[in-house]
Amino acid sequence: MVSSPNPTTAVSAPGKVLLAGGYLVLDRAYTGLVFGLSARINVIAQEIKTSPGIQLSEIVVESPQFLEAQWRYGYRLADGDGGIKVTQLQISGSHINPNPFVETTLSYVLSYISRSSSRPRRPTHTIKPSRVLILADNDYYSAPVPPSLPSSGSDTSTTPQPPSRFASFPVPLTKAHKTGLGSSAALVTALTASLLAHYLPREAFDVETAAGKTVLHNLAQAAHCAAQGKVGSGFDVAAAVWGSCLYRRFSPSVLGGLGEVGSRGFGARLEALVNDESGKVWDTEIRKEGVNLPPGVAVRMCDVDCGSQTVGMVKSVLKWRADREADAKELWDELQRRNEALAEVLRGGRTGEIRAAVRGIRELIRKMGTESGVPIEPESQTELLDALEGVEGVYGGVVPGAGGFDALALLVEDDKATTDRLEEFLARWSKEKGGRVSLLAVKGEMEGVRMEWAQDYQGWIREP
Ligand SMILES: Nc1ncnc2c1ncn2[C@@H]1O[C@H](COP(=O)(O)OP(=O)(O)OP(=O)(O)O)[C@@H](O)[C@H]1O
Ligand SMILES: C[C@@](O)(CCOP(=O)(O)O)CC(=O)O
Repeated sequence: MVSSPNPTTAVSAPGKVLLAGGYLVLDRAYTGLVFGLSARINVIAQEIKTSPGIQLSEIVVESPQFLEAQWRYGYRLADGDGGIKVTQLQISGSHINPNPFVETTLSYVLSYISRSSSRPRRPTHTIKPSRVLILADNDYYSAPVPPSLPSSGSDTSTTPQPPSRFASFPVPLTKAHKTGLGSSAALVTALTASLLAHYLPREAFDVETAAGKTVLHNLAQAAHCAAQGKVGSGFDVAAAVWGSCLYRRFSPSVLGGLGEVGSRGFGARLEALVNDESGKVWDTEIRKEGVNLPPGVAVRMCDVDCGSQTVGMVKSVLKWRADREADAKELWDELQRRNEALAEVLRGGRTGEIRAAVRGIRELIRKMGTESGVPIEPESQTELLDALEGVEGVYGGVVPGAGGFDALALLVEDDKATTDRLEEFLARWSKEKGGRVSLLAVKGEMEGVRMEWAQDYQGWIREP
């Protein structure tokens, strides 16, 4: 029986920013300079105690910061070693409100657990029920509108409260405004780790070890790709597991033969893929030592709330690359050299060279954008990034990841005076240009997934 050797397990995984290597990192010939972020998704898994003789097959997942954010799932072993099929259950009186990232992750992780925990290895289905709580650090979503200030001094009922560690957003998750920090990858990774730690004994899974992180990465990457319905570069899941790193993607063919949950033999295929005992299936390369920041320098993020996002950017850039193979190769190769040079400057603590290195990268990103007809660094962002270089303490900044209108990543001096100057500058800029550009509290950090103390979430978790 898959009982819960660890009745309450708490895990957190960081968000991401791809500082350099957008588009290039989709191809294994190139790498991405990835930073993990201090904004984390926290997941706490707890056993549900049932009365003797009663057997429940139910997992309840909650995201109490949002409205209508409870999902209940039943689960059963599919015929022919098809893995664990998960079905969302209706909550009385409300409509079914799907969460594909949670649902797919549950079926992948439970399928893996049901095999790992049976000796001799054969699929079983005796996984005990559990309750899962998801708590996202505030920077993943644009701030909720603050409560209005009291009109007279006597009424204290509307006095603004100090910000909560986990803010409440008065909307369902589908209406929340994401800031692009990779919530789905951090969620899938933290959910996978918390369930593995909850159901498996420490000898079988320990997230603090290199082997544990590799298993977690392989399983979370497979689940995230299935939930997304596409195979991206996977840098976001890698950042959630390992934190800041130089990332070379896995070959997309790694996931090619897995098939769908429910298909005959899925359980055995998933287990073999995740455990990768030969070490030859996954060709992901992670270089933690490849990324560092000079002392006193921070990666900061700006949320540019202009409400527009260009769809199909990746498709258009890749089409241009396929059509203009030779030109694109020259550009990709030179950009890779400049991206590596920036990593080297940061690693070597050469703060005086950051600005030139960043400018060199931006020049080629703009070229990529102009030639492919995709607004990777749109003019409005060029104007803002150039102006930001005039703020004391700012070394430079880029449009991270796929680029576009909605975010900036900056390299800045890590002190309060620089933060104050930046906030003041961005407030003025927003007023003059219309729109809202804000500095997020989040910073780049090195550490990836980690176990947390359940007591730190007191007030949020229920007594078992
Ligand atoms: N707090 C949460 N609770 C439950 N599910 C969440 C939570 N945050 C994100 N998700 C899941 O992740 C999905 C958002 O994933 P999506 O890939 O669209 O955003 P993202 O990963 O934040 O984006 P980006 O890659 O641009 O940073 C949600 O629809 C939901 O399924
Ligand atoms: C364009 C791409 O290289 C980066 C996308 O990054 P982001 O989601 O914009 O942070 C796509 C990918 O790596 O999957």
